[in-house]
Amino acid sequence: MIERLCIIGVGLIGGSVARAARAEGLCHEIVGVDADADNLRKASACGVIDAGFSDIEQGAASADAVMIATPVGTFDVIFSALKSVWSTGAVVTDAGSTKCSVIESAERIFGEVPDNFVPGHPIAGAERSGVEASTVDLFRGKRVILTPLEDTSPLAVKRVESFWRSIGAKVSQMEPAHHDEVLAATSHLPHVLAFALTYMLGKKDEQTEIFQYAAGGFRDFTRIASSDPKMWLDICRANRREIVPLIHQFREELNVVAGLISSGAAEELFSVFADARNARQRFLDQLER
Ligand SMILES: NC(=O)c1ccc[n+]([C@@H]2O[C@H](COP(=O)([O-])OP(=O)(O)OC[C@H]3O[C@@H](n4cnc5c(N)ncnc54)[C@H](O)[C@@H]3O)[C@@H](O)[C@H]2O)c1
Ligand SMILES: O=C(O)C(=O)C[C@]1(C(=O)O)C=C[C@@H](O)C=C1
Repeated sequence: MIERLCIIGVGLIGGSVARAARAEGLCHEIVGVDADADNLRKASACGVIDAGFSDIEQGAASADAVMIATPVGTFDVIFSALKSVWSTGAVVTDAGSTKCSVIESAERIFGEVPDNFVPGHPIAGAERSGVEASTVDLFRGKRVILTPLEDTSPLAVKRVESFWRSIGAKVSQMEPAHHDEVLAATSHLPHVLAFALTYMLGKKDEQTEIFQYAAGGFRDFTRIASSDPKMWLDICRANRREIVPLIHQFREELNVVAGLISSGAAEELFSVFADARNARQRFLDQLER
């Protein structure tokens, strides 16, 4: 049982962690820290947290478990504030979408990554932000990847793993660099593409009102372009090493498809579309396992 869980960043992810932890009875007390006073007030008002703080030191003091759920570009600030109240008896974890940048940030601030910090990433979310978007079952049946280092305390890893399992997630472990490579392909690149396409069509729409005639296809493809620009700016900056080569690779693939379309190479084009459809089916089949 956790005595005092401190969630730093009570937004979509932090709020959902709090709701699920409460529903499963995992903590005696849940406190929240958030830079946005309005969001903090809402989190208290709807009972997601028992108490709210604008100050990290105050909120994290005497917590035996801490979850950092702020954009990855804030981690230097967060770790610096946590340093003065860091307790070796507590377990600290995070939900950041990139893992090498978070680990590098901990190294920068502490000199070396504290052995009671367990880097983590729930592979679940939405295009909405803030505590109002949080739900009790966001992580149920979803994956969580932990990227512990050689020196990370096995007991701390076990506690974080057991926490996520208790709220219904499937936990696995990965090397941080491998995590960033994999997520760049399946999460970061699709977001960049959705933003770029919507940006391009947004400019066209001003002249031709094309959005008036857009329906399910456009809506499905671009849902994630409604995501928080600040969060995605931070992710792109943190994982540029993996994202940029993928953008170049994608551009080459687009050139191939453009060539096939313009030359009327029906068989080859059909085969690209059929292979893509099969690949997506393999992804859907995996979701059911
Ligand atoms: N949205 C997703 O789908 C998703 C999925 C998995 C992981 N993540 C990661 O989880 C983290 C949180 O994402 P989210 O979607 O919950 O974002 P969110 O915007 O809903 O919540 C983040 C909260 O952090 C607060 N915050 C920002 N800077 C702060 C600071 N310096 N000190 C204190 N509070 C601060 C904001 O006010 C906000 O309430 C990010 O690192 C993100 O990359 C997001
Ligand atoms: O479902 C969504 O809207 C998401 O963007 C969730 C999503 C993703 O699948 O790309 C976004 C960022 C994360 O770090 C993990 C999950």
